[in-house]
Amino acid sequence: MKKTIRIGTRDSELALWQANTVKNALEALGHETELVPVKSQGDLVLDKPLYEFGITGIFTKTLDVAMLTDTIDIAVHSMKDVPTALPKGIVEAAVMKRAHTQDILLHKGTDFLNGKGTIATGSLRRQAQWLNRYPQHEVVDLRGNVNTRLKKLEDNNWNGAIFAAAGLERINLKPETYLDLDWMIPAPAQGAMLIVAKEEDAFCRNALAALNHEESEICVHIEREFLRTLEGGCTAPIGALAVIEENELHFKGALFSVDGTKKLDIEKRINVSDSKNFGKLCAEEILQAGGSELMKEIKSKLAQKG
Ligand SMILES: NCc1[nH]cc(CCC(=O)O)c1CC(=O)O
Repeated sequence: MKKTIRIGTRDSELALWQANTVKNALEALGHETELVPVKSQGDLVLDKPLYEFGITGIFTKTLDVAMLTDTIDIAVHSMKDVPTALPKGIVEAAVMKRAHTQDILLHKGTDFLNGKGTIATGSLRRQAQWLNRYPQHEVVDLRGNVNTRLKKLEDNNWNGAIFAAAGLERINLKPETYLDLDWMIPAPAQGAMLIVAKEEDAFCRNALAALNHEESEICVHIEREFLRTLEGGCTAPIGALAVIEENELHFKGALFSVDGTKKLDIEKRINVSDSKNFGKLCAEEILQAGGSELMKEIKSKLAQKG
């Protein structure tokens, strides 16, 4: 049976690039497709830090609803924006081959690094890690899609702002000069795209299975399992990165206090074939090493703000 696969996407330039990549890949396999751009809550509200919503999934919810009400068949997401628990009836259908995982700093000169400075980011994870490394600096909030954030950086006298390299590369906006933040642990699943489908939709799930990149899938699953085990549904400053080299999986993960003064991290290598549950095991080590306490502290701190 032939059917047109309706691809739901947010309508930012980055989201459209990602959805078009999936569209092209499906068409290359002989499928008929149609793009359906949908506005998400996360894109509409620009005046509040994201964590103040107190919910996860602000970017994905609208598309989940569109899928469950049968306006679209599948949805393409930046995987790091997708909550670790999907709504009932929606499943992960494919993880695309991952792009760059790193965060980078766009700046107007780097002299400030050794003195005072102001950095903009809307991410608690980036804020905490920046302050952990540069306690003398100030971090201000920066919201909006990538294009909006670039414009705000231009219009304000901040020293710099932090972006995912993958996001800028995809829309051809990575400038010539930037600072590679190789010490900063990325968000779980940063640089990866996830395609979701309805659990019952065998046709789409089948079509999408051909797009899955297994190595990327193994890595992001371990990172998200680390996140899920630590967070318990709250947006805490958590970073995780798994990389496969030969048959070895190299994992780095960390939990920070919001102000960056506390850091609990872990770094381990394991054979890929033994890596089942590895994200959970690493998270449990962090929880036992003071992570449970720190998570309580973070939750009460965020509850005060919200
Ligand atoms: N939070 C927004 C978001 N979601 C995905 C990306 C970029 C692509 C990716 O990291 O996978 C970005 C922009 C950024 O973090 O700078």
